[in-house]
Amino acid sequence: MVLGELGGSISRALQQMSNATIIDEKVLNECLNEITRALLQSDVQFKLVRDMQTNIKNIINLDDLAAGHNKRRIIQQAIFNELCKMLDPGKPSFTPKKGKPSVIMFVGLQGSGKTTTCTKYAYYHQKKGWKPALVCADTFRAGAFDQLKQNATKAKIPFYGSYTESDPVKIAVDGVDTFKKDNHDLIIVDTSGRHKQEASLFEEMRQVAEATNPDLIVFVMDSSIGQAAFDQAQAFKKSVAVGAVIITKMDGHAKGGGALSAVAATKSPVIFIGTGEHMDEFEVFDVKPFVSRLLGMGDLSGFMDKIQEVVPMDQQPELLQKLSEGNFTLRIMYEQFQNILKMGPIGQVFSMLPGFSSELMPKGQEKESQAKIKRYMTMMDSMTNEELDSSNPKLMNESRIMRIARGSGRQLREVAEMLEEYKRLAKIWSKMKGLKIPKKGEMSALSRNMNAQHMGKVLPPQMLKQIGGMGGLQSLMKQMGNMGSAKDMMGMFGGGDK
Ligand SMILES: Nc1nc2c(ncn2[C@@H]2O[C@H](COP(=O)(O)OP(=O)(O)OP(=O)(O)O)[C@@H](O)[C@H]2O)c(=O)[nH]1
Repeated sequence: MVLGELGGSISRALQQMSNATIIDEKVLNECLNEITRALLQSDVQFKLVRDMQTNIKNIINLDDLAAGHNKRRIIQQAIFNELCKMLDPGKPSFTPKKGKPSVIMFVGLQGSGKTTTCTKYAYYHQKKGWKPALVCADTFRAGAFDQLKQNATKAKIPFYGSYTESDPVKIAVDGVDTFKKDNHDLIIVDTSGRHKQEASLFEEMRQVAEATNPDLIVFVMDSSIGQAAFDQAQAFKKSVAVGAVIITKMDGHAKGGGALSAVAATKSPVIFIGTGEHMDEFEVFDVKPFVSRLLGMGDLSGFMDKIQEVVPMDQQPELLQKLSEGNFTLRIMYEQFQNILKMGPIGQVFSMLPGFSSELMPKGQEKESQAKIKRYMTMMDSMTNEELDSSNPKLMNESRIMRIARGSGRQLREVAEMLEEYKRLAKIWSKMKGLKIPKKGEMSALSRNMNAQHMGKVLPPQMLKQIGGMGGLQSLMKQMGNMGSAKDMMGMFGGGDK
């Protein structure tokens, strides 16, 4: 069962339970059985699921829940807590520090996505101002070095490897030494993967670990491996000191349950997930937002981050304010559509909200989705200000719909479809009501950071270097804090934001 379906099944089980007039032992058991089935189908290990069920039953004492208590919420919260507990081993992984050399070794089975993930990890940190470097200690698979070289070159990340040396330990040690001398602060060692858990693979891995003494060993696991996840992760943990997990291929037909199992087996947190083949399809993994999404509760923290990334900065405070008021008007929808068309990746933003992207922008149908959005916008162009600014769906009566259809040269049913879409989105956005928005001062500090990040991307590299890199740019902008907007500053630097 893929992740989205798992979330759907769990939400449905909870919904069915709350539809029952009285929530008694039998109803609760049915609900838990349904959730158990869904988790098992998502490849969460049997023992973990059973333990979770027992824990929840121990926590929830239905007799103690006086009438008037929202039982569904209490049960949902208990499930949420248990799933978070499964994914949170209780201690964070080693966190490398910028400017201080750290060696990170990647291990995993062949084809798990290790080499790709090494580059993604390096690229992610490089964008944040680190000086990463890649070492290819995979001498087993012909072509592994070429693959790493190609990825690294594309991302402009220094790499080390050899076509002639056959001893992975020697390559790893030489590579790490070279990059330490060159003051790289993140030295990433890619190791060999094999078809299955062979003794020789583990022995080689142990030797590389012993010789390079990594600060962190990351276990890379393909999310689609199914029930084997637990045993596989445990086998790696037994051989080397795995300290963190990265789950790959969470796009497509990912079975998210493996992630839960891998954490339990390695007692290490998932730190990132891979969501595609491209370099930037890589996300920091946070337990609570992940579980929220799984339970269909929406991921507010992730949503806020994405808003900051994607929505133009000058529109952020206003958008957040509107969100917190719970008023989703057609004009907001129009403005967000404009952002979608301008910025592209908004599908990611909206996927933070349950049910949003899959319906409006199904994966793989981006072109069709864009055309649909453009069509919706043409129809909205024929609306009056009153219509655009109202959040009352009843305002849109038949004669207004007919007028909009005529004005935009579209069919009545198309206008109706657009309004349905609006209603659906409005319902989801209404969940944002009461959202805590950053205070004014906090927002401008946030904006300064955003400005620096944004400007870091658009400034010519030479100029950025002269200012002292991202750090220098940030402090410069802090000093200039009150001078004006990003646009004014761009003007000063001779650049422009269109
Ligand atoms: N869809 C998707 N594909 C991925 C992801 N990560 C890696 N891949 C693909 O998975 C395949 C295997 O990835 P590699 O990086 O070569 O795997 P590896 O574990 O290094 O393999 P060995 O070096 O043989 O051990 C490649 O086609 C990658 O593009 C991901 O997050 N999503």
